[in-house]
Amino acid sequence: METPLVRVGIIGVGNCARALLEGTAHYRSVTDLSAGLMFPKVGPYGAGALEPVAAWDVDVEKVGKDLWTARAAGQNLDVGIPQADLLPIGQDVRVLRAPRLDGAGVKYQERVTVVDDHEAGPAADERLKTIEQIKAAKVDVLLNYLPVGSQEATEWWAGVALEAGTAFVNNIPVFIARRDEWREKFRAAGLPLIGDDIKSQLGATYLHRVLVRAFSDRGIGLERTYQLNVGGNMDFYNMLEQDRLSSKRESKTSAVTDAYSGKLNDEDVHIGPSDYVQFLGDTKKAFIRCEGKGFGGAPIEMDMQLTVPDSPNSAGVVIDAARIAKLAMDRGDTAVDEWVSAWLFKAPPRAVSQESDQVARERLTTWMSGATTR
Ligand SMILES: O=P(O)(O)OC[C@H]1O[C@@H](O)[C@H](O)[C@@H](O)[C@@H]1O
Repeated sequence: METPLVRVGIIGVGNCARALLEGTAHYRSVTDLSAGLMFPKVGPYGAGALEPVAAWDVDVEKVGKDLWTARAAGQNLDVGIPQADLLPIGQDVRVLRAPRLDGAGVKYQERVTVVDDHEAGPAADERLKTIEQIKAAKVDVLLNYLPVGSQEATEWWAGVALEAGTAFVNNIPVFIARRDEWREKFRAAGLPLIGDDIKSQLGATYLHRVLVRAFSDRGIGLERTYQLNVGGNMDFYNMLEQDRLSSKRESKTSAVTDAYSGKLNDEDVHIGPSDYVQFLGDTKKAFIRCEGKGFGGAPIEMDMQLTVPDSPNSAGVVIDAARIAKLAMDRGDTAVDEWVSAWLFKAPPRAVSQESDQVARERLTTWMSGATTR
């Protein structure tokens, strides 16, 4: 019997895309299909189900190369997935030139040479050409991995996804899935829209939400909290450009404050990317502090430090988002995308972002088990 696949198009072949490709190759070669995964199976789709069929970038080191080669090109780093037993995937996919828009920031261009787009032609032609590329490759799900702060480019790609008839998974911190107008358009087209901004598998945001909820649940008044993040990949380098960060800060901060049932003053919450430390490579470190008052007003303090491989920690989430998007299309039932977004992303639609992660997970697994028992 043929293994069912989810045909994905990758917008931005950076470290997160690398981790997703290598992780998929890993799960295609091992027999233990439970380690490192939240859902070994999503409907009929196993952990090796993602099939890259199209990819776009603007880096001269990547455009024109086959996807497997491009995943390790340019500024991409070793993301910590053992290479020995990996069978290459995406070798027959050539990385296409993406339109430039606002994807490449100042910091990005200090490190990356952007392809010359003198052949690009008028914007309307570019759009049509891209829609044709997506249709020709029979993409089911488009995965947005543009650099932080790419508002215009993300909106462009979301519009293209709608016209080409694919699901859209917005992994980056600009608001699309959170916005009613976009959700309505995707809902009307019967396509899943999932996002915004990856909540890593065991990442800073997930843990911080669990911690502040523990304060709420156990009756401890949270008075002040911070989350400082450092890392050494291109994402952290791009984030040195402060004016690309406003939606990122909003996304990260609301993910945590929405999980706390009490009131927190703005000046008592500090959450965001904090610095670039080159030698950390793809390792990310998060420092989380919560201060509060317990029984009888007695003080409680908590300091936590987390060290994780940044890109695989995001790929472990995207592998689920993409498979669930495809299952929702198979079933013609895209209403689940809000719960997927709440469980897997930092900035889901407001209506669900104040629900606990456990509620979101339960809603999602109930929906998924309905799908698998059909
Ligand atoms: O660990 P978190 O809070 O879930 O964040 C995951 C990732 O989210 C992205 O928005 C950031 O740009 C990354 O730096 C970060 O690692």
